[in-house]
Amino acid sequence: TRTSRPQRILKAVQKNATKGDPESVISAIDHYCRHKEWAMNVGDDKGLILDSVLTEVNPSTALELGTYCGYSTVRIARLLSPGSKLITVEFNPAFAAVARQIIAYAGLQDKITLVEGPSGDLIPKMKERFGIKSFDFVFLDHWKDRYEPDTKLLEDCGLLKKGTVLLADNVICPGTPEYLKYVRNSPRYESRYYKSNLEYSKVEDGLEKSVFLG
Ligand SMILES: O=C(NC/C=C/[C@H]1O[C@@H](Sc2ccncc2)[C@H](O)[C@@H]1O)c1cc([N+](=O)[O-])cc(O)c1O
Ligand SMILES: [Mg+2]
Repeated sequence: TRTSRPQRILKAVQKNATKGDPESVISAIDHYCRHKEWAMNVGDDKGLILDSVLTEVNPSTALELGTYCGYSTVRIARLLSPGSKLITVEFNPAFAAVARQIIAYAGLQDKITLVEGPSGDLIPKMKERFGIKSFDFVFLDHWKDRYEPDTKLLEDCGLLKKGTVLLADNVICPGTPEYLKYVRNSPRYESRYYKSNLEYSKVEDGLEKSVFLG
């Protein structure tokens, strides 16, 4: 096929959503991915859990690892209070290019900084590049074998503080066994599993919420 799946998702947003209306962008992507072609967005079921955790935390500074098309980026940014910021890290330039257009279509570009490159290289540069002291909220949704090393890296770089909330997608499907073992056994985290289902499917999946205890 000539176009990529992210490009087809962007087209569906441009066709079916209203410019400047994040809710319509979210609905357009969910409708396309449920009825036309599956894509690895956190989706509407797990999205409701993401929304509720975000509303509870109300972060001033948030980090997302793994932008993909920007679905969860828009979901997170639409709930941020004025003046709050979301940094999202994406490795694949083609995905980043689509995400930038979807973020702009939702009108949320002022709240979001999309950084291109691998999380392992970018996390140690967060303080100096973006003047970040620490993150209040981190959404992990990138390569599943990067969740555990990147969490340790965030700790070592002093980017987590007492009360920082980590929310990890796909802890059941595809699964993040090393990460789960780490946050559930470490005395430095208080973890809880939110049971749900894989996006646009009946397969079980869920989110793990882990509070950093300092
Ligand atoms: O594989 C999954 N996600 C990997 C996501 C990866 C995303 O993050 C970067 S990688 C990167 C690397 C380093 N730093 C930043 C980004 C990729 O370019 C992609 O945009 C996945 C798979 C399923 N599934 O059912 O198969 C369901 C899901 O919800 C998933 O999230
Ligand atoms: Mg995911």
